[in-house]
Amino acid sequence: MQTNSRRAMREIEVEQRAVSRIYARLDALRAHYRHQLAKVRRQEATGSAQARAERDAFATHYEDTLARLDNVENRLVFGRLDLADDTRLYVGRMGISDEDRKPLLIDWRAPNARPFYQATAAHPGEVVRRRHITTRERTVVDLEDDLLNVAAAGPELAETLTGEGALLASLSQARDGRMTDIVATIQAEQDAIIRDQPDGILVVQGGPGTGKTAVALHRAAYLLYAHRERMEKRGVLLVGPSSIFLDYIDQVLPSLGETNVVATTMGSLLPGVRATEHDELDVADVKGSLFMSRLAERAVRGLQRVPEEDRVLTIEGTRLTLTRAQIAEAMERARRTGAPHNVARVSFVLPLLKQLTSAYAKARGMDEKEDYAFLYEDVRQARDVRVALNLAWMPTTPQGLLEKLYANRDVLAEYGEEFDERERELLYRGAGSEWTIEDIPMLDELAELLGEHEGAAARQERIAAERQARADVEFAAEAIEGQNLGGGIVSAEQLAARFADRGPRRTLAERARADRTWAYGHIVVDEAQELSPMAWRSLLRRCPQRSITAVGDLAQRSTAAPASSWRAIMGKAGREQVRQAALTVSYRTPATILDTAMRVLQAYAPGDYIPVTAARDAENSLADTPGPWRGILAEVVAAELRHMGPGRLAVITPHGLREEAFELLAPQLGGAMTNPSGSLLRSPLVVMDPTEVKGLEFDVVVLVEPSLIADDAAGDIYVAMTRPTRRLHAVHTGLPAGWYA
Ligand SMILES: Nc1ncnc2c1ncn2[C@@H]1O[C@H](COP(=O)(O)OP(=O)(O)OP(=O)(O)O)[C@@H](O)[C@H]1O
Repeated sequence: MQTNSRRAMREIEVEQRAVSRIYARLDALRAHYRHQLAKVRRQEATGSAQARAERDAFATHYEDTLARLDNVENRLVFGRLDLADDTRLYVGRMGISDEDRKPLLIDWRAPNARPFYQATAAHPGEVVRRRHITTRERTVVDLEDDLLNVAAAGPELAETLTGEGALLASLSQARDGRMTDIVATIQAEQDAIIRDQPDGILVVQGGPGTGKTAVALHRAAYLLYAHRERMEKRGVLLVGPSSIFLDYIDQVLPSLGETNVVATTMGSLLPGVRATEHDELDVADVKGSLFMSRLAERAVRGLQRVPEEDRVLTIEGTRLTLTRAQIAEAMERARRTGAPHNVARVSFVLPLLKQLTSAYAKARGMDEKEDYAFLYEDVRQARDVRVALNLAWMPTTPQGLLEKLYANRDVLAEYGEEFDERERELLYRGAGSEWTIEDIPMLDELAELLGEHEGAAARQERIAAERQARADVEFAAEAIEGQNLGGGIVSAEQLAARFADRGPRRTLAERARADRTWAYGHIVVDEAQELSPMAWRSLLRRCPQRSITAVGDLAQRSTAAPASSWRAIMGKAGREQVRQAALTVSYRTPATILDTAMRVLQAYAPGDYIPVTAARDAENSLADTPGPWRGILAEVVAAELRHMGPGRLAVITPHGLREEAFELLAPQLGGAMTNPSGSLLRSPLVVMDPTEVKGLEFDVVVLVEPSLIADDAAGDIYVAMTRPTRRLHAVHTGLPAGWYA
């Protein structure tokens, strides 16, 4: 024992020296970039516009690099690999080399770091030993070795195994309301998904707590590293279930040194519209169906109408006839351009204005050629002309069109022939209602069919901006040549993007977010089981290259009946090349709770689910207090808070009872509900319903009337029961079926 711990101390000293050397190099790199930045900033603010743009571009590049170097401070080094040929590799958050370019630390995403996650005793490859290094600030506090090839390692090494498993240690930590990265303890089945090739659609099915979110985020970081050229130019889109969830995960990617990720919810996917509320399940079902895209097509087509009769127009007192044939012909030609409705309108309007100008000149006995501009303006501005052209080809916005469509039962019936009367009634809503999250894919569909509703001035501006952007890229390519900036540090497009931000500087993520037509390099979707076929269409549109990772759990779907297969709920995406993978070990929920949750799920929605095994169990993890919840909730919560120690507790109620539960707990526990940072997640106590807790986790969960939740949706009770990392306590007048074995 004595020798053992002395040896362990010696090993810790060895690692401390290695770790300190790496931090020293990190400090030196920081100092170097800080110096470069200061130098660039000192340069004269005069010179040509191009010289200034160039200087700004370098400054931004140095700032980005410095931010990356600052972000990796914590747990910079977490592993060591000893290989059979005596090579020793340190694995960490980023690659760092010494002055002679000799690697000191390899990035966890680099190919030679892979054995750190994949090697096993059965398949050790070249690995003799894998060492987990735990640091606090810059001090090594613990080591843990996996000896994968004992014969090669020699007998004395077997004595250096130390400490509790790094994984179990990290799993049993109290939660602070922020997800952290798992780079130090990624498991082999997770690693295989993280490093999978980028192309096509990868769907990952995994039970609660199997690390789907963690894997999705690490995959985004991996792709940005391994395919930087492609991903950095186009960025990565991350779609999560709610803004609370995005808040929960927002530290993970920056801590992995990645910032070119646009995180959003379906409700915020479309620039300029923000929806936060869901529709009821039956309404959501209709709005998510692919028939909505037909409805959209017909509604847009309905804006293009040949009138019943020829139209007589008065222009400055002169009467002219615009015939149905003229309109029909112009319409046909405009449609043939294939452009979206608002854009094609120009092709419809211009020839008609020309024809009318000729007729107008003739009627007034004027010389068409000589007075064309003046005559044309008369025609273009005439009220009758504007009305006639608009009636035939009405420009509009997605919001304007959808509002009219939903508010008119006759129009719904005319365009929505695939829907029955009940379904059309579910779509009907009065004008002026708020948009829901389920409306977003339809608005997006309409935006695609309608195109920009831009005036002539805006169009000129856009064309000029596009021309400027092309010139910027050319110039940036030259600058890179001239400054010898190549080597993958910065691409012409990146540099050009920085020149282009002549106003306040905007990052790639900000520009992508504001642009509906942005094509991303990769899309990551979390809680993908909630996406409707219409929502999938919106996502596919944003990734024409088809590089998508979707993670989710069919069993956690918020519907009465869980879906039978991924393909069945993915609409058009399901008919494309879809690769499937599974995660089967839950790292969150203790075995006792997980088994109970699975039994309840089977009782309410019997099915053939992929089994999930818990990585650990916790003592005393399941409790229940019978009785009317209003009388006992406050007391139960108070007792649980007392026992919990540091950590976070969630009260999860059926949807309709949340407000009441909140009111009820507020007077006694008001202090605990607020917190200085103002973030809901940092609060030690929250009250939420099952849809709000999707993807989140808490140390303790107090569940109010679980059978009411289960009656609503089997997926919801499964979600609610699997949130705790330590303890689940039900307050009830009757437990749901299956609770006890
Ligand atoms: N390899 C790992 N090492 C350490 N912790 C892990 C690992 N994998 C997952 N975890 C932890 O397990 C918990 C659950 O992970 P995560 O939220 O990613 O699961 P999930 O599958 O998305 O869950 P849900 O289905 O409930 O949304 C998190 O606290 C995460 O940090």
